[in-house]
Amino acid sequence: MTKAMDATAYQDLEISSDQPPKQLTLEVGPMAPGGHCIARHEGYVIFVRHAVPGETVVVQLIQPGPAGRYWWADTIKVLTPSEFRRTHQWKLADALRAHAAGRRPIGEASLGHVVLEHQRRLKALAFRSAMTRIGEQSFDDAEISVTGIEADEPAGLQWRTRNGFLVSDGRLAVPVNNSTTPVAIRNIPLAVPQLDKLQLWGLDFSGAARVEVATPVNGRQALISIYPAPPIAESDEIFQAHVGSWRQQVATLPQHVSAMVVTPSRLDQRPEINVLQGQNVLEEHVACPQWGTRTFQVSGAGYWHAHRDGPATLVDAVMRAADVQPGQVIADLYAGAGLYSRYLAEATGPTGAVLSVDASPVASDTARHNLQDLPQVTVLNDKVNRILTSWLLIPEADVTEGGLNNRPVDTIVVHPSRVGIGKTVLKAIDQLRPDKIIYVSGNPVALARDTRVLSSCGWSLASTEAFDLAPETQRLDSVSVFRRPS
Ligand SMILES: C[S@@+](CC[C@H](N)C(=O)[O-])C[C@H]1O[C@@H](n2cnc3c(N)ncnc32)[C@H](O)[C@@H]1O
Repeated sequence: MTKAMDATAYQDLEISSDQPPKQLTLEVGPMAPGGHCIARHEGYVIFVRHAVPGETVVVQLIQPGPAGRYWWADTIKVLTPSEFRRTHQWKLADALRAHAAGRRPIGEASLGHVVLEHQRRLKALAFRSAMTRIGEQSFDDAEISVTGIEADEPAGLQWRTRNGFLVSDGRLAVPVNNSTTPVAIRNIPLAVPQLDKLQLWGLDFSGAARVEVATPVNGRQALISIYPAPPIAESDEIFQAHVGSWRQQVATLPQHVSAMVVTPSRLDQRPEINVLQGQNVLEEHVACPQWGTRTFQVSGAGYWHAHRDGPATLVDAVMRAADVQPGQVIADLYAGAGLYSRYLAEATGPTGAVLSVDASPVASDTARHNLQDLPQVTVLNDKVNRILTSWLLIPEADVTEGGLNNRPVDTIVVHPSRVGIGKTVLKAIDQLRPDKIIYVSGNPVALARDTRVLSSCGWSLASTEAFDLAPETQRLDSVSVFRRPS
């Protein structure tokens, strides 16, 4: 049995908050969905980073988890290496080299020490474990495999078109693992080469809390979004002074690079945007061999996929799962810029209907732009729970008035953020009685929690496809189909 770790438990490990971290030799077990291997020491659970299941490693305890029930630890030495271990491709993220140099690794590329094929095996096992333990599903060994993107072989680098940074002494930085301490960097091996070409590393972003850089692989466009640190946004005079200095910095970049300052707001509010150079939107081309190539306008302040081939991969999986018939009514919930809505609407045709729902005003603005030529689409800007409540209360009303024109919804596509959907919204989806639910997920644990709720409402998991759209990291994307028993 695993003991709960309280203050006395720390004494058992011979450490306390005012003692230096202790080193332990551990044999590590399976990998959890977060990318840490699970190990045990005298009944306590230790989540070990940068190990491979089956290895014996020396770890350094880093910090206790919430309520002190477990510990986080970094691998600092490998005593019996796995056959699947390789030298980490990103020195700053390599726990072994970091600790040898007397520093902590950055929190990126947590699986960079594992060969790519085995990363995918470990992700499949972690997915299955979450869906079994939390989702209460049962799987055969063969049922879950993770499909990678061919262009990522064999290194798993240069795929990320969306990169976020902290700022340290004005320079772009990333946080140390399990911490907010920033470390300035001069390249991101996971990023598409377009990022490095911008050479942003020498620019001064002083006054920014974070900076996000979007570098689509098609065309030469790039968009830098600067989020001011809270004290700066509070005083107009200081804010304007910083806007002036950021404008001078980005003026040194080529004209095809856009830049803007975004004052953060709640998801359902429109953020204040000051364009410094160029524009506040980008174009992304999505090329699906079976479903066609389409162009999407994407806001720098709205969601878009990080992997350059993520949109095409997920559209293909959603379209195969949806098997749309002309005239069907489809709800695309958490629809962002309307990526799935576009392909679903083309398939259902003018006699069908697609309801494209997102809470973010900037996402809905771009969705309206991207879907303007498809009269069968209605873009609805509100939280999913409010939209569903309205559909259930006044189904007879027009779609623009909060209803469904009395038409039943055939298929519901959901793609929530990493927190998942939750019971209230899932129960409302269930009450709409669609034939199937297609669930796109970037977080197996949240998917597993939601799967358990859907099962309790009588839905069964018909199929799951898993995709490695974030090599070198613990992240796993999946598309699952739920059906109501007939
Ligand atoms: C993971 S993104 C998916 C976007 C889109 N399906 C795509 O593939 O490009 C999740 C989206 O959910 C939206 N969102 C988050 N919480 C929401 C809520 N409660 N109601 C409606 N939309 C929400 C976000 O604005 C974001 O656009």
